[in-house]
This record gives sequence, structure tokens and C-alpha cells, in this order.
Amino acid sequence: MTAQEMYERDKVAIQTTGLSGSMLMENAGRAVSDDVETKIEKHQSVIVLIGGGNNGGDGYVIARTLLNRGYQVEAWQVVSDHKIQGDALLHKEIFIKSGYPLQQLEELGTLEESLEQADVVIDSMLGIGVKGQLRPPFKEVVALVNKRAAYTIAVDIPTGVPADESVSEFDGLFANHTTVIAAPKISVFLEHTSSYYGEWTVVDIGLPTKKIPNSRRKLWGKSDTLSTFPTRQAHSHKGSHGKGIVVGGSFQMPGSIAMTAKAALRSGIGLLTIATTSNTVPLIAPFLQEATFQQVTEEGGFLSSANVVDWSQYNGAAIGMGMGRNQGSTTLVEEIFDCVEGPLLIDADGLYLMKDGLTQYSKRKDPTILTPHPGEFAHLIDRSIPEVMQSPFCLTRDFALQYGVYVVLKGPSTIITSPRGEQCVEVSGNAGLAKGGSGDVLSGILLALLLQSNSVFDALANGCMIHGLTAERLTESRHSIYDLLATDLIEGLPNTFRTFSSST
Ligand SMILES: NC(=O)C1=CN([C@@H]2O[C@H](COP(=O)(O)OP(=O)(O)OC[C@H]3O[C@@H](n4cnc5c(N)ncnc54)[C@H](OP(=O)(O)O)[C@@H]3O)[C@@H](O)[C@H]2O)[C@@H](O)CC1
Ligand SMILES: Nc1ncnc2c1ncn2[C@@H]1O[C@H](COP(=O)(O)OP(=O)(O)O)[C@@H](O)[C@H]1O
Ligand SMILES: [K+]
Repeated sequence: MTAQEMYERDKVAIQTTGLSGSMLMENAGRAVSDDVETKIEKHQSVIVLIGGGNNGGDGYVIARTLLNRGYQVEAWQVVSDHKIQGDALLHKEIFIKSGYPLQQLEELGTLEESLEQADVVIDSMLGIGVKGQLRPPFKEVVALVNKRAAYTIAVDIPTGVPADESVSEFDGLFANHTTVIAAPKISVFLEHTSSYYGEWTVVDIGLPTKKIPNSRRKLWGKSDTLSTFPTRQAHSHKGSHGKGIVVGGSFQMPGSIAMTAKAALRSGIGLLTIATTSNTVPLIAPFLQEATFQQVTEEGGFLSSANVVDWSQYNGAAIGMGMGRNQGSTTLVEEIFDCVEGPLLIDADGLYLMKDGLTQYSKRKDPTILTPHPGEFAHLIDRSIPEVMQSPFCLTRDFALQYGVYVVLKGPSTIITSPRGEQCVEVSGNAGLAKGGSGDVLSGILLALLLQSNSVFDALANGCMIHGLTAERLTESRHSIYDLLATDLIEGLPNTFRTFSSST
């Protein structure tokens, strides 16, 4: 959610049901307290830092709830009294009438002494309402908290961190954990802001799901994969599960296309053909007994126009892996765009080769899927990588809408966008995947799932989930994030598929 979408949901909830802002604040504070209780012990001393808006209002509820439950809590209001208004003021009064003391920040030294004694700091200073650079006293308090070693839990969003994308200049509080209210904000998923959150959980505050506006974005979870995973009929045959072709490889990079092919085979594709250079075939064929090979014309060790391939016999294709960026290969890319029916996935070098023909390529009637990492996407849209990293949701959405394509922007938070602008973010995986070849494996998994699923969007999200979970599982047991190879990932696929697959 963006901050604006969050405010809109609260507003609609209040207008349509009669829930009041103060009830939502009570719900939020209690839900956060329940989450906080799973992180702290009764003998630990806790400080709650309270700001002037509704995030501060949550802080009064949290401090009261924890004190009611027997925790040792100091509540510190860091702004002057006239700043506390509305629902926050109501909860401040309830806090005081409950018989609990409130510390008022007069000078930083006293707070610093208290922070030195504290085991846990709860940051309820600013939430999604932050605007611009932090002003006093927040800037100074955030610097103090960041200097202290106490375990820090942020409420909704760490103070100072923007909720939305496209903001690069800010001072933020570094939390060990963030208890996010109602729905994760965009900044949870951005490289330059996610580290401020630490670990994060989302708590429900009782917003009426039937009444509030539908979200334009979704966080894809394991339960989504379980409910949308393609089933296999007992009487199915190889033709039921798709006949795909993968096109790529060159004399410099014979391994890429082999990994894509193997991953597609391990992900349930019915039949797979590999179109690659003639010198690549003998190198990879011994490892891919299940695949067939297709002759393609070559120029200096790179693929060029095929003309010999009957593309119509395939239900879908993935192109570009290890293909090289030789201009001679552009004619092959054009031919594939014209002739392949069914889903067409373009990765790696294919993305470079197609750049000049983007408008023409967008006229395909079947789904076209681009799977760039941020560097490849930056090149496609003529922006810098930092620009892409700061605004990945809106840039991919604009691109997908403009060209009528699906975009899978890969990374620790992979963002999947449909040609209609629907988005989901998928967060499985770890740094073991930050290695050449991981993307080739993903392309194979995606092609296989595209050919077995009725929904392109589900197939893409599920493929990313399978890929990331496989890395997580392998690094929990046999491997580490250092040694994990893309080929290990392929061998780890069976275990992940076993947890999701079923037959009817
Ligand atoms: N019904 C609901 O809405 C619910 C909302 N909930 C909670 O409310 C939170 C959103 O509350 P919010 O909108 O009051 O914003 P919030 O983050 O407290 O910030 C506003 C304050 O910050 C100040 N300020 C801003 N920028 C600043 C800066 N750079 N430097 C310094 N100060 C700055 C600004 O001061 P001003 O500019 O007005 O002087 C104002 O005092 C949300 O994150 C969630 O926790 C839950 O209780 C569930 C129900
Ligand atoms: N730190 C990370 N955490 C989670 N996933 C990652 C991380 N680094 C890379 N990945 C995943 O690994 C894959 C890398 O793809 P890509 O950059 O195309 O690699 P290559 O082209 O070298 O095969 C993507 O699916 C990406 O989401
Ligand atoms: K906060």
C-alpha cells in the first residue's frame, strides 16, 4: 500500500461501518502489543517513544496495554502537549486516567540516560504521515536510538522512513523488528528502505475487508501458491503439459540454455526443444537426455535467423539466455516475435536485442513476458539503476501498460506486473541466488509453469515462489548462501514441487 491508499482504506472503513478512528487506534495498539509480547520478556525494561500524530496515538495504547499486562514500561512523549490532538489525545487521556506516568521530553540528556538503561525501545513517533526530512526533536531522537544497542521495535514504519517509493533523501530509524499495521507499505520492498525495517510482521486491526477498496497490489504468499498450483490429471499425457522451446546459448555461454532447459524439465513441462548453436549441442546434450534439439542458423558462434524452425509446433518459448548481444541475432528475435504462438518469455540478452523493436513487439496477441533484473530494466527504459531501484513499482507498471506486456522485475523483492497494471510482490529467496545462472533457472521454471497454468500471472508468481523457496530450503540444509550454485537449485526443485503438487 501507499500511504494514500492506507488513509483511503481507514476513511472508507470509518464511513461505511461506523467504526471510529479511536477504535481503530485501540485495535492497532493492542494488535501491536500482542506482536511485541512475542519478542520481549517481563523482566526487560521497555521505553515507548511517542510522537505527535496517530502513530504516537498508537504508542499510548501500546504503553497502556503492556503496563496492564505487567511489563516494565516508560512512556515518553517526545513532542509538546499542544501537538497531541484528536484520537491520540483521547488515548493519552485514557493512559493518564489508567494511573500511569508519562515522561515529557524536555532535554535530550535525560532521555539518553533512560535509553541507556532500556532493553527494548518501541518507536511510535512517526508513521506513514512523515513528510520531508526529519525536524527536531525527531532527528536528534532517531540519532540517539540508532546509536544505542537496545532492541528496537518500530510501530507501522520506522520513524523517518517514507511509506512510498521515489524518496531517496531521509533520516530513518533502524529497527530490529517492525510491526506493520494492516498492510505492508511500499517501502518494505525497496532496496534503499527495506533495511530500516529489520524483520517485519503485519497485524490485523479489524478493517472490514468487504467494504474497503480492493488493493492494486498483492503480496504473494505460500497459501496463494497452494491454491493456484496447477493440478495434474491422472490421465494426462505429455501433450497436456506443454511443448516448449528454449532459444539461446552461444560459444561463450553454453551453460545458460542448459540450465534453463533442465529447470523447465524439472518443473513439469511435457516436451522441450532446445534451439542453440551447433557447438553448444555436444557440450550440453549428455546432461539433457529428455530434450530434443533444433538446428538454427549461426553467425560467428551466435544464433541468427533460423528460417528452418517450424515455430507453430510449440505452445510457448523462452528466449535470450546466454544468447550474446550480437546484432545478427536480432533477426532471430524478430522472427520469434512474429511466429511463436502462446506465451513468449524474454530474458537476459534477448532483452537487449529486442529493445529497438519494443513498439512493434508489443503488438503480439499472446502473452509476452519480460524478466529483467534492475540493470536490464534500466537499459530498456533508458534510466539509471538507482532510479529503477527507487521507483520499481511505478516504473514497471508504466512500462507494462505502455507495451502491453508482463514484467517480472527480479530481485530480493520480485515485482510482477500484468499488462493491465495489476501487481504482486514475491519475497522468497536469499543471497544464495545472487549468482550467475539463477535467472536462467528461473526462466526455465517460468516457461514450464506458463504452459501448465491457465493464468499467466499465477504462473509467474508461483514460479518465482518455487525458485526462491528452493534456495531457502537448500541453504537451511545441505548448502550455504555462499556455495549454492544454480545447478544445485535445479536439483533442489523436486523437494519444493513435492510440497505443492498434487494430482486429481
Ligand atoms: N485511522 C487511522 O488513520 C489510523 C492510523 N494509525 C496510525 O497512524 C499513523 C498515521 O498517522 P498520521 O497520519 O497522524 O501520521 P504520523 O505518522 O503520526 O505523522 C504525523 C505527525 O508527524 C509530524 N511530522 C510529519 N513529518 C515530519 C517531519 N519531517 N519531522 C517532524 N515531524 C513530522 C506531523 O507534524 P506537523 O507537520 O503536523 O507539525 C504530525 O504530528 C499510521 O502510521 C498508524 O501508525 C493506526 O492507529 C490505525 C488507524
Ligand atoms: N539477494 C537476493 N535475494 C533473493 N533473491 C535474489 C537475490 N539475488 C538474486 N536473486 C534472484 O536470483 C535471480 C537472479 O537473476 P539474474 O540476475 O537474471 O541472474 P543471471 O542472469 O545471472 O542468471 C532472480 O530470480 C532474483 O530474484
Ligand atoms: K514508527
